[in-house]
Amino acid sequence: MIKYNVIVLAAGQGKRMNVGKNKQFIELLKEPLIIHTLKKFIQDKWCQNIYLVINPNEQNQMEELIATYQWQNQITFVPGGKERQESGYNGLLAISEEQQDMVVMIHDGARPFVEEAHLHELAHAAKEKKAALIAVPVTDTIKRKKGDRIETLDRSTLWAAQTPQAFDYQLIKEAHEQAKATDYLGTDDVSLVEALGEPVDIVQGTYQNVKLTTPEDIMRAEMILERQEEK
Ligand SMILES: Nc1ccn([C@@H]2O[C@H](COP(=O)(O)OP(=O)(O)OP(=O)(O)O)[C@@H](O)[C@H]2O)c(=O)n1
Ligand SMILES: C[C@](O)(CO)[C@H](O)COP(=O)(O)O
Repeated sequence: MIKYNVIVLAAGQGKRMNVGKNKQFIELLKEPLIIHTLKKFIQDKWCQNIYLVINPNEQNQMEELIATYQWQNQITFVPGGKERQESGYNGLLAISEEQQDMVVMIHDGARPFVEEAHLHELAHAAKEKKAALIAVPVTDTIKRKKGDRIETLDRSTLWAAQTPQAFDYQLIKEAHEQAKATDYLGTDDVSLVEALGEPVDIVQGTYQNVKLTTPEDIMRAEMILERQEEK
């Protein structure tokens, strides 16, 4: 067993979802999205602590929700920042020194379908290689546009990045600090390790581990949940 801590990012606004509230509170088959995501880690014996990064204006709402599941002892609330990257860094700073020897995962609160087997594979990869992510091979033919010409990229080398992404604590903290110092804003956390010139391992996940980003994703997510509940 590889023990790990997880930072779950839930402090965004969900602008692309366009439902007038943070998408973490959208109900999927009667339970909020963030609850579906947290369950994956609450149920995993390898997961030691959950750091839930939230918008401070939503703290009461989030605390009340978590209290109904009686998970208060397993979850530490952390205030989020303006950008996803800042929220991740705040999560890292909330991890006490005694906990820093453990692998740390960073996960989108809006990705509720990660599988336990992949969490374990990822924890092993991060322990061994210091940085790893779950990703899937790209299935589309990808073009790069350069002026009035386009080129076709070699699909066999392309991966779609997902979360969780998992790290040695000191490495990801250093990567965030360098990104801050150089004003680099990435769309994920492994890109900050890439910028340090360090290697990153890929654990192949599933196409089902989607992030709910736009309204079309809600119906797809409910279909996945229904299928899982039938099993
Ligand atoms: N300042 C931010 C921005 C994002 N997130 C979290 O990072 C995850 C992935 O980001 P994204 O899908 O972009 O979520 P939002 O920022 O909420 O969506 P949008 O970009 O459409 O506003 C989400 O779980 C979101 O809550 C965060 O914790 N803090
Ligand atoms: C971290 C991430 O979920 C990996 O796919 C993603 O990069 C988040 O940002 P996005 O702007 O929604 O792609």
